[in-house]
Amino acid sequence: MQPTSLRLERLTVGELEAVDLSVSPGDIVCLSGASGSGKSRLLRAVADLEPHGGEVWLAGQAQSTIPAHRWRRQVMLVPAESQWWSDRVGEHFSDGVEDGDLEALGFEREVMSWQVGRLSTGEKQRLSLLRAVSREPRVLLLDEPTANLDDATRDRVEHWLASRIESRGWPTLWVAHDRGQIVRVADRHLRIEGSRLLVQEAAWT
Ligand SMILES: Nc1ncnc2c1ncn2[C@@H]1O[C@H](COP(=O)(O)OP(=O)(O)OP(=O)(O)O)[C@@H](O)[C@H]1O
Repeated sequence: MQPTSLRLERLTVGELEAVDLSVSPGDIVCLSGASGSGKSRLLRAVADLEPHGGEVWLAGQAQSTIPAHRWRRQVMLVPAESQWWSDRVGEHFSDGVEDGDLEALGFEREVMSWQVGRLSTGEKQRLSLLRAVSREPRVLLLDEPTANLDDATRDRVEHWLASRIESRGWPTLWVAHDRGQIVRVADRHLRIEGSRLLVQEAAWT
């Protein structure tokens, strides 16, 4: 599928002033801000999971003209806390999964037969990223995707994500607190301060 841009037009949610933002194919825009500043709500509005004002565009498609479930299939949110609805891991991967991706994230294929209940928090986080990516969306919205991982695993997941985003050309919004991570992955860095979304001059500021 042809890579496309994501555009937020006068988007309002919660206390946040209207946001205008374009994200080009393959670009990673990091969002930071204090706890409770509205980062997750902004992602949820872009995914059409929360009432909001304004419009979101994916190429020529307006969010308001598309049924929410179809929009979310293309504009894929990976929340900070993953959701699981069946007993076994493999039942959540109806689109299949590549051995190379499992290996890159530190798993063997056997993980597909595991009970979800035995997964650690970090395993859940890595598998929920893999599940989202395996569905081949057109846009990724990542809410603190490496928050529960040790440094070595974080580096591995970060590298895997960034190269997949680049190769597929997915415009990506990535909520991050870690300055080092923002420096490593961001093409742009926006920070929520009060009710405003401010552009940080350099990705590392
Ligand atoms: N549906 C809702 N209606 C009203 N207020 C909400 C709703 N959902 C969240 N909030 C509030 O909006 C604010 C922003 O929440 P949000 O989850 O976006 O914060 P955040 O920046 O992601 O924080 P954190 O870094 O702690 O995850 C919080 O004060 C939260 O309590």
